[in-house]
Amino acid sequence: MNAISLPDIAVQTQSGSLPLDWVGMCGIALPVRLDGQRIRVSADAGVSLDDGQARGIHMSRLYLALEMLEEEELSGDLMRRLLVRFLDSHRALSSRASLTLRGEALLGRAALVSPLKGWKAYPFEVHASLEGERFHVELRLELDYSSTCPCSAALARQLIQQRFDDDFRDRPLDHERILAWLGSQQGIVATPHSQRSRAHLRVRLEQVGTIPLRSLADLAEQALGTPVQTAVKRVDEQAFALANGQNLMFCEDAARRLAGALRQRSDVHGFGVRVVHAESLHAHDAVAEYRWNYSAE
Ligand SMILES: Nc1nc2c(ncn2[C@@H]2O[C@H](COP(=O)(O)OP(=O)(O)OP(=O)(O)O)[C@@H](O)[C@H]2O)c(=O)[nH]1
Repeated sequence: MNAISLPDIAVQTQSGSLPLDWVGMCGIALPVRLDGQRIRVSADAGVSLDDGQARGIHMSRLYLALEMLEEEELSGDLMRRLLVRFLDSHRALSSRASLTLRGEALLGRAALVSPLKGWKAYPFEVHASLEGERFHVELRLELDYSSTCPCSAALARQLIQQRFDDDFRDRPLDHERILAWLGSQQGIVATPHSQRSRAHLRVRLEQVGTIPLRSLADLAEQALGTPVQTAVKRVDEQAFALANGQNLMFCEDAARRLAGALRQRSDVHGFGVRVVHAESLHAHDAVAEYRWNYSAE
């Protein structure tokens, strides 16, 4: 068969000159290794097109370079080498490269009391960019927790006090009767509202080591105190009720706790926190944000 030369449109020049900020591919399905697991991610990979007369970039070169991610544990160093390869394959065309990986990590979580365990999914995004010597890695992570409204808890306690006053004002305080009253719905007349809440963390990483997804999730859940559970028996549910009762929080409290915990980490040089309490009192959410050394892109 005769060799036929295939037309290569990308190397054509175009009339006029207009550089482009970013050109690449979005939504590429890929396996990566993260926290020892093989995870399916969706990747956005691209470069700037600085040469305003060049018709296009070479998509296939970016795509093929992504195979570097398959076997090695995901790290800042690996992403940096990959972005260097993006730029090496686009000499004279591009000066900036970026890669975003989106996926869901599964982490095993033990029950509060019983010997059971289960899995929790943590949506994450790792974003890396390179321009000259400027290399940035950012980890974005979402996690769910329970928050009980402190105001609602105080109002509920007041109703219980009032009911106690009504029921026992003219009676002798009998231990058995009070014990039964405390265990009844007529006694404990009100409960505070609580909600499933979500923390969105955006963390700029200092080092180029492995991506600290697990340790960040652990830190955030510890700071929040009442992460949502996996396997739950009644004994676990009771422990969860106690944990919530001792961990009342507004969205402002949750944002401050996360901020305090993240400020302690030496591998974090900037972060943004957004917490969303999907209120059961309202049809709208209560939201708080905090940024440290971080400007949202
Ligand atoms: N630049 C560009 N390429 C596109 C686009 N949509 C599809 N492609 C295709 O991506 C394919 C790969 O492009 P290249 O990397 O230039 O392929 P190639 O010329 O065989 O590879 P090299 O020899 O390394 O340049 C081509 O077949 C393009 O048609 C687009 O919007 N822009």
